[in-house]
Amino acid sequence: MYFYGTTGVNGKGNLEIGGVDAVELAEQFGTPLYVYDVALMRERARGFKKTFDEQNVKAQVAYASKAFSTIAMLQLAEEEGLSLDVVSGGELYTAIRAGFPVERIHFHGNNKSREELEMALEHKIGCIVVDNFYELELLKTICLEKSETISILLRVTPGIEAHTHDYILTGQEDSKFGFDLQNGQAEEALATALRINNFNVLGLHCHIGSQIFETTGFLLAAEKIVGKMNQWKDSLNFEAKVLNLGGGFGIRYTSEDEPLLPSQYVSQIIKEVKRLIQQYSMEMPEIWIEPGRSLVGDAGTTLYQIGSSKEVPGVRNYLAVDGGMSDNIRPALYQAKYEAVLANKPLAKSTKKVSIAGKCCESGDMLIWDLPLPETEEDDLLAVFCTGAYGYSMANNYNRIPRPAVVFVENGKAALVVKRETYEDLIRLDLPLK
Ligand SMILES: Cc1ncc(COP(=O)(O)O)c(C=O)c1O
Ligand SMILES: N[C@@H](CCCC[NH3+])C(=O)O
Repeated sequence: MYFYGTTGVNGKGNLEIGGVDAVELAEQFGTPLYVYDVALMRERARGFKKTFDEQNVKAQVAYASKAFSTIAMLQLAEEEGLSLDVVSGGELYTAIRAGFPVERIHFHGNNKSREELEMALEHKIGCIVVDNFYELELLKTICLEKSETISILLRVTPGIEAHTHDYILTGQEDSKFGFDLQNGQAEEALATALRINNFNVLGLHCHIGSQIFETTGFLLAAEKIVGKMNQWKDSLNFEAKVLNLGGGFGIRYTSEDEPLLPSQYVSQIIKEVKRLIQQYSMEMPEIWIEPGRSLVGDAGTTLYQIGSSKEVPGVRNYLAVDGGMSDNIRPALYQAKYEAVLANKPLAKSTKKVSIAGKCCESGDMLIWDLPLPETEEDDLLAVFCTGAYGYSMANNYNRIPRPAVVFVENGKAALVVKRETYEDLIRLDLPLK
């Protein structure tokens, strides 16, 4: 079994994360429970930042908070010197309430509302990543009304097909995001933005997709964008100060995945950007990146209590847990795969294959197909690894299932950072018929 970060097996033969016994965590905080290995999140953050620092490249590593946005998480990101990418008023609000330095917040999104843009201006955030012509006009109008100026990046779609699941591809030509780089829209948008005195145009942004294992896509995107930047130096008298290559760095969910280390992604990106700017005799721009999954994904483990089982002779054995698509919708949405062990006997030899079902009223509510496991008994706990990204953040209340609690573990200590929802929370916003 491959264990991540501080995860291992303790003297009692139980799974241990951050020096804390997983069985004790389940007893203390209940299940399902999201457990985060804080040391591993710090290690990942430092892995991205260190390479830029070592090579003296001006950079911002912005945590894409959509992967897991809570007050404690954003405070950890701030402690590690990260910047922050938010994509909605709600994510921005969480950042403000976490006390995140506003100048390091970047606001994304393909349909930001007037209220969201006003909120961003009011809080004087670092920059807005403008996605489309509608937003360019709306932001201009608001800036003029309020006599405000704002730094912006333009999001472009470079026409790169990254090798990943279709639903998490974003850099290809046929995408809802950004100004197309090839067909002249990006140039038109830039020319328009440069005419607006209230905008400080910092540079260009792209994001080619998610869960990407090679650097080729990032390097190609850099090549296409820097090539255009070179043209726009002459045609628009514009020199970009920032090249933002987005996030999407892959992580290891199962033995089928072979990601690079943060330092490997970063050093190859730096090398390529340096080569390009030398080729075009340009000034080195700041390089910004936006990792989400790769900062928090493999640091998260979900603990479940095992419940009912069903044997379909000759076909499959089902084993149900006390959560499911309500706390991890990724298997249903992307056929995502995970590995898991029994937290109270992680080293026991597997004797069978079982398929892990959730408790939602939906046949597609399956967490893992054909998982090798030892014999299971009542009170066994299942630990599903690598659930730290897009687990809690995409959790929902389908079937009115309360969302689980979140615990951070580090150096033998556990801290509750999100309380478990209660039934009362579920009806908090409901109003009676009369
Ligand atoms: C603009 C942008 N930046 C960053 C990310 C983070 O992606 P990931 O979590 O795959 O690193 C996303 C999500 O895919 C995104 O849309
Ligand atoms: N939510 C997705 C990825 C999309 C990220 C946002 N562009 C996932 O769970 O993998």
